[in-house]
Amino acid sequence: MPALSLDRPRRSALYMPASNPKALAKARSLPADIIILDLEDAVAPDKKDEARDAAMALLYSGGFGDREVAVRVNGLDTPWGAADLEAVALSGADAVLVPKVNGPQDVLRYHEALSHAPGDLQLWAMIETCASVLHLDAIGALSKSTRLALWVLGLNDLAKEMRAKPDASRSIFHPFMAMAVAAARAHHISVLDAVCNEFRHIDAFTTEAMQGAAFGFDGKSLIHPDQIAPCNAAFSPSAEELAQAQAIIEAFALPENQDKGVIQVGGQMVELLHQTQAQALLKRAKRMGLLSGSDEPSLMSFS
Ligand SMILES: CC(C)(COP(=O)(O)OP(=O)(O)OC[C@H]1O[C@@H](n2cnc3c(N)ncnc32)[C@H](O)[C@@H]1OP(=O)(O)O)[C@@H](O)C(=O)NCCC(=O)NCCSC(=O)C[C@H](O)C(=O)O
Ligand SMILES: [Mg+2]
Repeated sequence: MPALSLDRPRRSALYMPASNPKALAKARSLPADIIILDLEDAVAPDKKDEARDAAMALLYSGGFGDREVAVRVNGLDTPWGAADLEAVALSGADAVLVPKVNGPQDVLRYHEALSHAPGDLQLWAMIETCASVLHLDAIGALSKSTRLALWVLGLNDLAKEMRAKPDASRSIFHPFMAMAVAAARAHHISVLDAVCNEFRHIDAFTTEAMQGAAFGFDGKSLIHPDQIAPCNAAFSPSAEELAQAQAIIEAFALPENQDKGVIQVGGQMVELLHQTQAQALLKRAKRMGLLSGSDEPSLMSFS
């Protein structure tokens, strides 16, 4: 199975329709943590073969730096799915993102179809059908025995299937968002929030991205380059959060607190679990390049 890569920053995942050469030309320069080359819903049926060829040519030429590159394939039950999987398996992509899985049996089917792919190719799944949200635990449990390493919420498809009419608050989806994060954490996989279709309204996007970060998502899927910077900011620890984490670690390190399980920091109760949380936050911040690599993190670069 692919090595766990939970620690790597996965704040922003930009979809690029593989049928759009102007978009693909930006894959090596845009500051997204993940690029998703889309062969599925962003590509018209008569452009599917052309788009697959363009995605493969891009992948073969490499040069993506630290970015992870995934390819969203068409479903195995479509005329293009098998050829897409076959091509991506040998392309050097970091991950195959599979759409519209309904339950563990679908994930197993994709996993088996990738049996000849290199060991480090990850399987990522869209959670965007009603059946999939009802089977989150069973799907997540496959992370132990398959390539499954991440899932992405697809709220456009979910709204369509539910016949829901979501508003900007996304309150209709809150139970599913919380369950998607909890199930991902329980099974040690990464979890990305859904796209925001309002790509011309960056304030609305920023509010939604901050909501996703508050739910605990690792990052958010995106449809436009203008969404990348606010997304990276929303899913990075703030200067205040970093300072608070450092204060907690320093407080527990004081001689008088060595044998304590609970102390106060800045007028708030802090337990050992908060120390663990603070250490994890600083580790994530280092991976994002927000702190120096020394043992004693400096906030200089963030202020
Ligand atoms: C939404 C868009 C169709 C808007 O396109 P456009 O009107 O061309 O935008 P701009 O004029 O502002 O574009 C400016 C330049 O930026 C490039 N661009 C635009 N989008 C992208 C992108 N995603 N990646 C890279 N580059 C991009 C344009 O080409 C312009 O370049 P230039 O001319 O050189 O200046 C468009 O943004 C778009 O197609 N977005 C992606 C749509 C997509 O991939 N959809 C599928 C994924 S979403 C989904 O399926 C969710 C899920 O499954 C669910 O169910 O919810
Ligand atoms: Mg979808």
